[in-house]
Amino acid sequence: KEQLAAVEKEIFKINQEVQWLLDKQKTLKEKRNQLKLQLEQEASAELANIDWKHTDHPWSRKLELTMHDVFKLKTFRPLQLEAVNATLSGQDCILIMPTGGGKSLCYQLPALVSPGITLIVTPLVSLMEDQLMALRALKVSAAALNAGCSKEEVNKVQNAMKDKNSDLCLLYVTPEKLAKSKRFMSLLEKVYEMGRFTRLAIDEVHCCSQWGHDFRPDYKFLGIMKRQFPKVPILGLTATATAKVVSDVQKMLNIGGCLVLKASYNRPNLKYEVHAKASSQEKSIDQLENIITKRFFNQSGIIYCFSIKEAEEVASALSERGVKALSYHAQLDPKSRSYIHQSWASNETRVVVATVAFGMGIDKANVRFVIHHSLPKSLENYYQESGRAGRDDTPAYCILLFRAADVFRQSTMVFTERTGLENLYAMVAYCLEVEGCRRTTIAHHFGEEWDKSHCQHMCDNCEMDRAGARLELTHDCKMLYTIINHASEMKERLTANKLIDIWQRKGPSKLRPPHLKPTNHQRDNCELVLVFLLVEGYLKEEFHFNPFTTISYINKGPKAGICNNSDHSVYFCLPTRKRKACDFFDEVVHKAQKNETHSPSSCRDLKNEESSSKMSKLRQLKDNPDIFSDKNISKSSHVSKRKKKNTTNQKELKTGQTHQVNDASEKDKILKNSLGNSSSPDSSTLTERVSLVSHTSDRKVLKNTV
Ligand SMILES: Nc1ncnc2c1ncn2[C@@H]1O[C@H](COP(=O)(O)OP(=O)(O)OP(=O)(O)O)[C@@H](O)[C@H]1O
Repeated sequence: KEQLAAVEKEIFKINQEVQWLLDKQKTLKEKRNQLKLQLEQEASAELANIDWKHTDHPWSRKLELTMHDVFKLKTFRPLQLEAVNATLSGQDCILIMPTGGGKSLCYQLPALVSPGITLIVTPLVSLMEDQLMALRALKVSAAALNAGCSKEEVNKVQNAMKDKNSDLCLLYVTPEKLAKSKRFMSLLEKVYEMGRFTRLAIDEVHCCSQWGHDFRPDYKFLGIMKRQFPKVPILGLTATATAKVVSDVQKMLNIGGCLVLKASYNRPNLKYEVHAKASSQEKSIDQLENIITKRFFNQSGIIYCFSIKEAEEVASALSERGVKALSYHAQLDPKSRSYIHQSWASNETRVVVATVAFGMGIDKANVRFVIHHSLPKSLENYYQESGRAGRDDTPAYCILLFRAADVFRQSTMVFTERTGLENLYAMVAYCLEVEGCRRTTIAHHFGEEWDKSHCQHMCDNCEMDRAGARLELTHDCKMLYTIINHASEMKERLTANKLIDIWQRKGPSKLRPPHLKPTNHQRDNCELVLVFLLVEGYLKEEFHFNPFTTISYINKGPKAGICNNSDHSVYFCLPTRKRKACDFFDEVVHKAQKNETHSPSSCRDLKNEESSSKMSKLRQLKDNPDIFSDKNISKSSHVSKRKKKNTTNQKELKTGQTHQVNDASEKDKILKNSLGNSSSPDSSTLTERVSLVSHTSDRKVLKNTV
């Protein structure tokens, strides 16, 4: 027994030592990965320090000629020359450039300048076809291999790949083609041995990463390309990738430490706005009609919807109201798709009401507005979809209609993705932002430093001198926990709707905790508060399946513990009154559309003109509806009403009566607008807060104006 005890003791000691060593090994492994990453980042940074813009390379002269003669372009856009020189130098490179920035030229031009074949991996066949059409119009020899190709076409392309005398220089394939066709891979090896496999371009390269918003399993296969074809430089292209995604892509493609060229995410000609979406589909279509007919009369645009059904309903409702709109989605046959595409491209159809299936490869220059009728699943998606507006560099609008209920439609779809909920909540946080610059939110999301002053009033929050009301939610949060605990005791799960019902003392009485006072918040604000608490981690969604659908239930979130600390408070910034500081943008768009001499050709002109006329425009102070107040929505886009209001305000200014919200009753009105008819003790504190915030901001407006 003694011996056994001694052995046990020794084993215990060894186990402890093993555990200690395992912990140490884990720490060291983490450190090793960190150091590797750091080295790679330093290598990337060193490469980025090289001046890639030189024009004295052996290929520079041919490059210039090809650009002028074949592509009929005069100058490079930012980072194009850098990317072209880097890939022609044999450098692996990831190029991050906004939608419409001109990424295609960065592999098309080198393909014509150097011998051999550039292989382009593209996720969609329609994208390939668009590019092939454009290249053939320029008399460039290009081909595609996809499931739709006939045997003869495949043979012809494969022979051309091996033929030294063939002028085929660009070959488009889907990732599936590489991953699934051993025959094609063996052909590529032959072409490589012949020295004719010159470059690999990977479009939408963020699809390689599981951290990205659009992971495609077949992109994983591309990891072997560097190993199989070490001398072939890789050029990865994307419009959106966070630092984490870039690093993951480098790892996946075995090009760690490669050159990363990143253009600014800022599209200065795009104006970002978030509006409250009306509560019913019919009202939200009124809203769309209002925006399209009053603000974008006869202009071209896209409306993005959540589902095929929604896209079809919205398109037909708009058509009934006289807007030339067609719906576009993945279930349409290729003929219908092509018809819609062409009809829209020729401005016959004004609005395409689409699901996310519409967009990749769309190269229409004069898209003046992109409206999201439903919440996109991530900021990456939003940036990409809204970025289809204003490719001609003249002003265009990106408008998002937000309603908290839409969050749950998306969350039940994306929760299975690795970072689905995280990405969705970042999108929701963008919508909930009432004071901060929207450009700043986008830039920070993509890891870009951004000075809010560069926004130049090109987002609704910067444009308005908006004061948010800081609403303390600590008590509300605890009330919600009480409801959730009570339901849990009754073995019930609560959806967001049910939770709000009980919070408002509606719904089945057995689920209402005794002594629970109903909330004073209006339904819309309850939804907003709930979504805010989700985004902040005070609540969380849990997903369960039934035979027909997935249901999101609300539970206490990871921050539930700290909420009970007496010194912890939860604040939410609700929008109160906002004032439009300058309406110049609307005017410029309107004039550009009418081809008046005043129309700026670029956003730079816009900024210059803006500053010169700022003083006069600032005098046009006007009230603007709360973004989260449905009642005011139709007013917001009603030009004549706004003009009327304008005149009144100008009159007020002349007579020295500024429209300053410094009167307690007015503030109470604002507060009630935002929160419902509140008479709880909490609301008085809130009134004080609103008054403080509004007062400061009004003084700011007044100062500017004077
Ligand atoms: N240097 C340039 N000068 C003028 N126009 C250019 C230049 N480079 C590209 N373009 C034009 O810009 C438009 C957008 O280019 P392209 O389709 O390559 O953008 P992209 O970055 O690939 O966009 P997306 O991410 O939407 O695919 C095209 O019409 C193209 O002809």
